[in-house]
Amino acid sequence: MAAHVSPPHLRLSFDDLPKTHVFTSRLPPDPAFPTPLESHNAPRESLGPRLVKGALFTYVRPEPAKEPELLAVSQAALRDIGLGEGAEKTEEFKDVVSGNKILGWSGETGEGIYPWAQCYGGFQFGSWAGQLGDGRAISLFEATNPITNVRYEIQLKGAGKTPYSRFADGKAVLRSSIREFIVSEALHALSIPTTRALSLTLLPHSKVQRERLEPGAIVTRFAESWLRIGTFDILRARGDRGLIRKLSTYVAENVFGGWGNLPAKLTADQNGADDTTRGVPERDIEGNPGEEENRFARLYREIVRRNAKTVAAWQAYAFTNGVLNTDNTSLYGLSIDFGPFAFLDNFDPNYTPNHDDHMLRYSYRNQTTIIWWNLVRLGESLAELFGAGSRVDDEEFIEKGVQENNTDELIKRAEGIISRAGEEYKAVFLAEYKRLLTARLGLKTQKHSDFQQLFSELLDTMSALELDFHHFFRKLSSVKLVELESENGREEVAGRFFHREGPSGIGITEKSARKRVGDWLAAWRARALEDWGENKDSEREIAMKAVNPKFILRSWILDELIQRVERRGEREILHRVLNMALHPFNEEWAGDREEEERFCGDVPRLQRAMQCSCSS
Ligand SMILES: Nc1ncnc2c1ncn2[C@@H]1O[C@H](COP(=O)(O)OP(=O)(O)OP(=O)(O)O)[C@@H](O)[C@H]1O
Repeated sequence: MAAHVSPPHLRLSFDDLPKTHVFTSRLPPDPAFPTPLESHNAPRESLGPRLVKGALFTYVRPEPAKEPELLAVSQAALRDIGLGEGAEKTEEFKDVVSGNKILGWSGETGEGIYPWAQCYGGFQFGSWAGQLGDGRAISLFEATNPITNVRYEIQLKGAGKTPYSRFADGKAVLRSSIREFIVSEALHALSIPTTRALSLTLLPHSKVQRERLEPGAIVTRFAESWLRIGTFDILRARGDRGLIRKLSTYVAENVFGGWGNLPAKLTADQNGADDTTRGVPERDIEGNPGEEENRFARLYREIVRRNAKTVAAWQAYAFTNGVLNTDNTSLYGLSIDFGPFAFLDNFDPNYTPNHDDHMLRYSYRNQTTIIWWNLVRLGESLAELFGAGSRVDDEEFIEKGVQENNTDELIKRAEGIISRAGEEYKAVFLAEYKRLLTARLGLKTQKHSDFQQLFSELLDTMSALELDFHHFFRKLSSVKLVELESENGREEVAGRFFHREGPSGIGITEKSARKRVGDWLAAWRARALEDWGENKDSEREIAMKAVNPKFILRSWILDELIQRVERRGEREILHRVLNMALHPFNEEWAGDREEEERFCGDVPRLQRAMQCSCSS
């Protein structure tokens, strides 16, 4: 068999990729270790937990790992970073992803790219938690894919203590690492913005104490940016105005590619959902007196818009993060930090995967509201900058900030910007949510009545009848419209959406359930006919199956996977599940057919809506 050769434009080694460290060269380092050499020459113990002020990161190297075992690599991730198939087979790759090799730095000259951990804070469950930071994550370098030109920050999670480890050990257990590794790639395959995972490495000599003694592991992950709302929170809590300005400028210029890429102020008749105009020159002030928006307002609105789209995708694919603290809310609008996350099984809006979230703060239903709550915290951090309006670049303002004689005006302007951003958040969320649900229902157009008659009614029905959310959409894809012509036909088809044991739910009988789903199918059929016309079932099925996954990375599958890898020493199963997660719309995967059907079939009754703790 011919060996698989990577296309020439993909590189076979990290060393061949264009690498940078823009983050560390643009933002201030921990004053205790201002250069890589000073950090490198310090005993590793001296890089332990403490408060780090006036800085956004500390240079810190990963702890060496003894006999690491590379368990899995995502080929999609490899490609997206700019590496070709086979790159993962080298010793260099294994050394880098296990933290044993620092690429691009010379210990002799002290020049080059040295690893770092970020400083951030956060509001956790609604309360200020103080300094957090990368307590077990260490970034290695930024690599730019030579074809797409997308730059990613490559990071290890579980590679040892940093100044931000607080009372913890800097490690990650295999269980949570498997979960993060696969879900990152699963979300990406569903086109949900997310941080990504390149590889999973087992540390056979690392035993980590959690609820029990567990094996340690490292996930090598990457993202366009690892900055979080919590990064601004800590600066605001410390009153560090200078750094807030510097970080904002960094985000606009180096994360979003320039001030000109940010959204222009909305006109009065725009509802905010349409893609806004961009390209406003950096120093331009937009809007009438009192409502002036400077470049920092545009930056805020960009972050708001990105997060609105991401939450919309979570809601449309029934994904729950489980711990939406501000340190887990990305400035780039990515899904980030995968602790007790889950995809819903049955549609239950009150579901939270987080065993410890008794108030349901982070339940599925609350995600949209909570992300807005987090974005208001960000608004408060940026308020002085966007509240200053046209004075934002005056020397006096830069030096002294708000003065008594202009406080009221500044606050009023800032409040107006946050409030309008809230409207924009709602509009962008709704537009994206409707777009996704419209596609999932196989419709080509949107009608005003769809929201109530199709979306809401479907979700209410699923919830009342305790139907499986994901199976509903996939199964709907292959329903033929002719099957739905008569009431009898519709009630017959309705049975396909029930669990094996039949419909459940308070006060529900088999008959009432069939009637309710049948009625919904009648409304859906009418809309599908309107959009497609007669005899277009096959085309509609193809379109629907391209957006309605057959495979969803459910909690029970992850549990089985973890058991088999950790307890039974299996390895191949990891590759099979990863492959399914990377190609969720396939009909089959050329793996173990029986296993595939089991993973895609009815969720075992006692394993639905599982929860897990935050321990990781
Ligand atoms: N075992 C650990 N050792 C050191 N710090 C930890 C550990 N577990 C969590 N932390 C830190 O506690 C804070 C909150 O933890 P959380 O579980 O939300 O994040 P995480 O999963 O470690 O990180 P990330 O958000 O980067 O995925 C973070 O600052 C994190 O770095």
